Amino acid sequence: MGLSGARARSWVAVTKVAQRRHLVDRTGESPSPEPATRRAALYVHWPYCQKRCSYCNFNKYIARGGPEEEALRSCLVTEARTLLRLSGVRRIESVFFGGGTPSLASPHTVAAVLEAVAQAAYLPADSEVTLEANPTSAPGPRLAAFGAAGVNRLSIGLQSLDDTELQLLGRTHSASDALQTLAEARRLFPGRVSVDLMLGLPAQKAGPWLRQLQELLCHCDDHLSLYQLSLERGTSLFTQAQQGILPAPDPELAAEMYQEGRTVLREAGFRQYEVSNFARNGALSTHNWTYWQCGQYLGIGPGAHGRFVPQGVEDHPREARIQTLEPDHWMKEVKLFGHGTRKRVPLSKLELLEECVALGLRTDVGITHQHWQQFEPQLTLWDVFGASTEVKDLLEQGLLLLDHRGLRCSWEGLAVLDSLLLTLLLRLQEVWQQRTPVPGGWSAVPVSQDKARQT
Ligand SMILES: C[S@@+](CC[C@H](N)C(=O)[O-])C[C@H]1O[C@@H](n2cnc3c(N)ncnc32)[C@H](O)[C@@H]1O
Ligand code: SF4
Repeated sequence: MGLSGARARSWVAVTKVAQRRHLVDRTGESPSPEPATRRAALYVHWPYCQKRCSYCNFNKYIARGGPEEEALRSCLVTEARTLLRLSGVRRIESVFFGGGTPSLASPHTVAAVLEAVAQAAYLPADSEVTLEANPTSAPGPRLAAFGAAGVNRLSIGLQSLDDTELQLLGRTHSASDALQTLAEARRLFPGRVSVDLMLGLPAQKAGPWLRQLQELLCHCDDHLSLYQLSLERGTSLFTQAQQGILPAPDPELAAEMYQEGRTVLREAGFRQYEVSNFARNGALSTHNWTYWQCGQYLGIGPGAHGRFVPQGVEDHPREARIQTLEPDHWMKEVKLFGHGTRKRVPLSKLELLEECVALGLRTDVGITHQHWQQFEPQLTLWDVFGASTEVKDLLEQGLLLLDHRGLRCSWEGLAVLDSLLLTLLLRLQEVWQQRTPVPGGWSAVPVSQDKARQT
C-alpha cells in the first residue's frame, strides 16, 4: 500500500532524525566513562490514552479531539534539554517512553526527544530505547515507524489472553490483537520485546490463568512482566468491587497464582531478575535495572519522577524531582521556566539507603557489598544487618542471604519481599539513629524559589 504524500514525508523525516542520532553516535569519540553523577537513564511520560482502563490510576488523560502534539513535543524537548543542563548529566544510558499510551504519540515526537538528548549528551547507539505499546488490530506500520524513530525495545501491555477479562479491564484490544501485535513486535524488534500479563483479577481462577501463561510462552521468547492487580481507589474496578458488583480479588489466590506462574517461568528457562520481571537469553531491561540499582534518572513529561544530583552545588545531595501532573499546566510551566518541576526534595542519606534496600532487594542480585559501599562507605552490610536478631531469623528461615556477595532474597524470599522489608528498614533506621542522633527528614524546596532560580 502506497503512503500518502504527508505520511510519506513524515516517514522520511523520522528516518532522517534516527540516522542523525546514529551519526552523533559515530563521531568517533569514544566517550570516557562518566562518574555516576554524570550518567543517568531518561524516562519520558506520554500522558494520553484512548480510553481509561477500569483498573488504572496512572497519570493519564483522554484528550478530546486529540492532544496538542506539536506543543507537547516541543515542551518535552525543552524539558529534556533543561534537565540535562541542570543535572550536568553527560551520558544517557537508556530511554523509556512510558505512559499513558506512548504508542499513540507520533514517531516524530519520539525522534525529536532522542535527537535533543543526543545533541545535549552522549547517547550510545546501542542504548536501550523502550516504548510502551498497547496492542492494536493493525500494529505493523506504526511499530516500524517507531523503530525508524530510534526505538529498539517494546513493552506490550497485553494484560490477558481472555477477551472477557480484557473487557472487564476496559481494554480497547482483543486477545487476537494482542497476539498479532506481539508477532509484529518480535519480527521488528527480535530479542527485545516484553509483555505485561496481569493476575489476580476478580473471579479469575488459577488453572485458566496458567493456561494463558503457557499459551503466551509459545508466542514470547524474551521478557515477561507479571503484575498482580492492585485495586486502586478512584478506579471503576475499585468502585464495582466496593459495591459488590464484582467479587473483590482474593489476595491468597493471587499469591498462589504468582507462585505457580514464577515456577512455570523458571522451568521454561526464564530468570526472575526482579519481583515482577522475568527474562530469558539475557534480555533484562537495563533501564529498569537502573531504578532498582538506585542509579540516577531524569524524568520528563507530566507527572514524571527523577532522581539526580544537581550540578554546580558542592556536596549537594541527590534530589527527588516530581514534574507537574496535569499536561496543560505542565506545558505552561515548561514554556515559562524551561521545565515543569513541581517539587524538588533533597534526599537525606538515610532516605537514600532506604531506597537502596527497598529497590535493590527487588532484584535477584540484591545489594552487593560494592554497591552498598558507593552509598555508605563507613557501615558495611554486615554492620547494619548482620548483628540484628530479627534479620538473623530471616536468614535462618532461608528467606534472606547475607554472604560474601552481599544481601539478597532467596527464591522463597523474593515472593514475600514486602514482609521482609519492614524488618530490614526498621533495622536500618535503628542503626542510623544510634549513629546520627538527628534523623534525616524530607524537606521540600518551595516551587516559587525553585522556578526563580531556574534550578
Ligand atoms: C501504566 S501501564 C502503561 C502501558 C500501557 N498504557 C498499557 O496499558 O499497556 C503499565 C503496566 O502497568 C500495569 N498496571 C497498571 N495499573 C495496574 C494495576 N492497578 N494493577 C496491576 N498492574 C497495573 C499494566 O499491566 C500495564 O501494562
Ligand atoms: S493501563 Fe495503560 S492504556 Fe489503560 S488507562 Fe492505564 S495507561 Fe492508559
